[in-house]
Amino acid sequence: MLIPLVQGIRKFAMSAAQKPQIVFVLGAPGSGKGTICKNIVENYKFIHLSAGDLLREEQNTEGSEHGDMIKEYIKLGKIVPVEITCGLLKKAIEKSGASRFLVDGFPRNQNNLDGWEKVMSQCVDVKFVLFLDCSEEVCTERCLNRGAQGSGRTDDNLDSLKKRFNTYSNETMPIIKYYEGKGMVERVDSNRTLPEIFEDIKKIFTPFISQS
Ligand SMILES: Nc1ncnc2c1ncn2[C@@H]1O[C@H](COP(=O)(O)OP(=O)(O)O)[C@@H](O)[C@H]1O
Ligand SMILES: O=c1ccn([C@@H]2O[C@H](COP(=O)(O)OP(=O)(O)O)[C@@H](O)[C@H]2O)c(=O)[nH]1
Ligand SMILES: [Mg+2]
Repeated sequence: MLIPLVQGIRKFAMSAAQKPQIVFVLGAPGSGKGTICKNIVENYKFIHLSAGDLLREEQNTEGSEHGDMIKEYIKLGKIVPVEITCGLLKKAIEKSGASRFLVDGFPRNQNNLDGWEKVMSQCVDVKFVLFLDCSEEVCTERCLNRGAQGSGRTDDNLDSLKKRFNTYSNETMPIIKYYEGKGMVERVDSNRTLPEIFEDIKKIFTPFISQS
């Protein structure tokens, strides 16, 4: 009787250890989420999943039933219903089969958080939230520059940016606060230069990787 029990425990322990680890990366539009995720991926074994990129890809997929809706939401800086975004993230996580993911730009509101917890909480392990804290002035300038440099995005203009910042303050900040209350937020001042930010990133990710 003892052997099957030990085997059972071992099997359980293994499956818990094998759950993919998730780090959410949040911050205002232009705070540097995509840029910093790229840097992390170059230095640590993570897969970068940008919720915004996945939505833009879906929007451009011929025959997608959600394409028009996503287009409209992005231009207005509104948050797409979680069923769509979480579905895309889940598919990408499962397809990749990797063990660590940076989920960039999600969860952005309560609907995102509720939907994620309902579908994902059993099968992944959210480790912490990397919060890139950056002023609205700096972020606006960076997004306008990104637009001027040919990002091709429909939302890198002043009109959409105002709406995106509203959404960020009213809907995303409460999610960051929620995780802060759980002691799960690593805050980095991303107003600074990239080398300065990367120094802080190293201080967060090197111990995390060696402990996990
Ligand atoms: N620390 C930084 N200093 C200067 N420019 C930056 C910095 N971080 C990002 N950028 C630039 O600002 C723009 C927005 O960065 P991005 O990583 O796309 O932010 P987000 O994904 O948060 O919108 C990009 O053009 C990027 O090259
Ligand atoms: O989980 C998400 C992520 C993005 N978006 C939409 O996609 C836009 C662009 O998001 P992205 O993260 O690419 O912008 P960034 O903050 O990186 O500039 C947002 O304003 C939203 O309209 C969304 O609805 N849900
Ligand atoms: Mg981005």
